[in-house]
Amino acid sequence: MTGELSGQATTGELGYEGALRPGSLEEFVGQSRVRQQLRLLLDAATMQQRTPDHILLAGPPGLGKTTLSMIVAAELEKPLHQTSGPAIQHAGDLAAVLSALTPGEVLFIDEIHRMARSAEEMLYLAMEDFKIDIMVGKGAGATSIPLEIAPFTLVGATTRAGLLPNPLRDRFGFTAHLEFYADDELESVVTRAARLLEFDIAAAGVSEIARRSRGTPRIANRLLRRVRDYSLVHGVAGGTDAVQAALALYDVDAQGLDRLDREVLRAVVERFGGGPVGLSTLAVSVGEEAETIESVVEPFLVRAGLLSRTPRGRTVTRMGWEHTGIPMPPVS
Ligand SMILES: Nc1ncnc2c1ncn2[C@@H]1O[C@H](COP(=O)(O)OP(=O)(O)OP(=O)(O)O)[C@@H](O)[C@H]1O
Repeated sequence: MTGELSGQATTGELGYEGALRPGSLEEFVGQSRVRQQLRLLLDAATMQQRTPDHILLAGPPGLGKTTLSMIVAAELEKPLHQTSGPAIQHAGDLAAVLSALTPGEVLFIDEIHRMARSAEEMLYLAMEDFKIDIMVGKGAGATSIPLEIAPFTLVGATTRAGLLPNPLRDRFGFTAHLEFYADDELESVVTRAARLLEFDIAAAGVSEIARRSRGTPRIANRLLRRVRDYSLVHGVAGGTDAVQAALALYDVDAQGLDRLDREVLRAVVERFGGGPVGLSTLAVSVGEEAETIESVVEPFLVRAGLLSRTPRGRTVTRMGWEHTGIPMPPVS
């Protein structure tokens, strides 16, 4: 997604994100069920002085998967090694990471569904027996040398749990499904971030940002920073006026839809009569990656009741038509 206000991280913002990340399960807002589940898993492991089971975090971008992996390491008082599926192109890349782990270390693999197949197989053995097989030589003379590695906890994150092969999914002792945040939870995220940024914002401004954040803390924090910029540059207070003006400038509408969300809705309505239309056709027509549409745009539009997914493709709902302002043709 190209939009500055999308759920995806951009490198330039990571410094800010780091500063706003909650450092413990208690500070982490919302997702109360996941927090309780994680608390139990970590406490039991600590009581038995063993590494906890491997953890899979599934859900759309920006809901706190990276943050939770950091919290897991902090709670266990162990170091965290971070990598991502696309960085693991060969089994050798993974072998290098696994063989350098220290006892009890937490290994975070973001976008784990994008890891190379050959590495996945190495990971199965590592997760189960804390061993890897290193292949030496090629062809008929190739042999595999078993290597013990330190016990570790894998925290995998994915926006597409359905894409993980079953043998990999089955090796996680716990899968946390992160849900979009409710408005009141996002209000807590924004209030906390405003305090850390030392930005004085009125309660009405906080609610307005929360309502327009697509249920996503990363977006809430990003909108807050744009509103803070606006209020600083224009010398106005952080109230609803500043929120409305700043978000209009960045193309975020009253329901929190950004440019790409609106383009997707309009494309289905204008070019495909409201649908159904297949994912790849839709992606081509708006010039975006199918994966971005599927993992970033769609979950939000479906949750907002503007789009529905049917076996035959994506269809814009009545509310979705209303949002585009184009009259819905009568159903024949
Ligand atoms: N529950 C939460 N409470 C407070 N802040 C949160 C929470 N979840 C996320 N955040 C904030 O949102 C930002 C994004 O979170 P994070 O990077 O963990 O998301 P993510 O799900 O890992 O996304 P991605 O998978 O795209 O990396 C962080 O800066 C963090 O401060």
